Amino acid sequence: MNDFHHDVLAAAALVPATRFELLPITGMQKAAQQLPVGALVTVTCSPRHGLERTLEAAEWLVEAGLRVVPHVAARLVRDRAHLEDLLRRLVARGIDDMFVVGGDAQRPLGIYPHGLALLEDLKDSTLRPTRVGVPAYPEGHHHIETPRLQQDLEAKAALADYVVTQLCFEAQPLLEWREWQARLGLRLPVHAGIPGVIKRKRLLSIALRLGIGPSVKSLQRQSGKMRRWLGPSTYRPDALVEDLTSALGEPDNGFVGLHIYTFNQVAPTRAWLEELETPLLAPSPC
Ligand SMILES: NC(=O)C1=CN([C@@H]2O[C@H](COP(=O)(O)OP(=O)(O)OC[C@H]3O[C@@H](n4cnc5c(N)ncnc54)[C@H](O)[C@@H]3O)[C@@H](O)[C@H]2O)C=CC1
Ligand SMILES: Nc1nc(=O)c2c([nH]1)NC[C@@H]1CN(c3ccc(C(=O)N[C@@H](CCC(=O)O)C(=O)O)cc3)CN21
Repeated sequence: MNDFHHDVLAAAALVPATRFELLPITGMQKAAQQLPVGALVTVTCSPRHGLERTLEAAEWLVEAGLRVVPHVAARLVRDRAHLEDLLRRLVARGIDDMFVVGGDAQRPLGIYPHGLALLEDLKDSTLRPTRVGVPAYPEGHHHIETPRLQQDLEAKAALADYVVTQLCFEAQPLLEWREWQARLGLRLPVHAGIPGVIKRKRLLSIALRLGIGPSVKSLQRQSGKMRRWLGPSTYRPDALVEDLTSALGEPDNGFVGLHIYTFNQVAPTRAWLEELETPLLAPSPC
């Protein structure tokens, strides 16, 4: 078990409360323009579109006045020189936060088979961003065994600054996982990953494609025959956020904020946030 090297409150203060995840595909620019200047966005990285697409999108988003966190997939980075090159590129744009994922590529392109290997090289780099985030999976992962994920998370915790949870549709698994991690000694700030406002059909197909865990069943139930006629065709995370409320803003054993998977559907998500009583849209001091 790793001890954590961070003062929790100090680390939490560095992490803005609400993050918006964007996909670097058609529609991203329009989506970004629907956010307030200074909002924090993260940009995904897929084997299909490659690292370059993510970096170009990140650069465009900085120009558009947003605070940007690119996802860097370890399996798409060739070697140390490639890593240093991309870090230099981030420094040049004033990007000081990155999210390190293993990446869904079947085989690593180079020397980094998983996120941990990249984090280890980052540790020694003078170009390391101030903040580095890593993912976690409250409902497990469809290809990776839970003990392995846990072991890696514990090793990563000493090398990272914050954690973001995988897309989840129910509060209970998130809260239980958070409690479990706190008991195991996780001291990093954690962002709760939630879907934004999005067509239920699209959300369901993405969740099934990504192999998102048991809480997708609740989405399926809601998308069932009855709901098709009686319920809204658009998913809104109201119930989820309501159930998470008591844990939000709790750096020790709760969540420092939300990470909203927007799938580039920003306008309805923003409207929803503006209707909430809790000012989740306002960036926290950092
Ligand atoms: N593209 C993106 O923006 C995002 C992608 N993800 C995806 O979630 C998955 C996990 O990523 P990380 O948590 O960073 O994991 P990771 O790459 O750090 O791997 C965790 C552990 O699982 C093993 N592992 C990785 N892929 C595996 C596979 N397909 N089968 C069996 N074992 C495997 C690794 O060797 C390592 O020990 C990846 O597929 C990642 O791409 C998660 C969040 C965002
Ligand atoms: N395992 C895993 N891989 C990921 O890439 C990932 C996660 N989990 N969890 C959270 C988010 C969700 N991600 C997503 C979600 C949807 C698309 C997506 O719709 N991509 C398509 C558009 C639809 C299509 O034509 O297939 C694309 O063109 O990239 C991509 C990444 C990225 N993140």
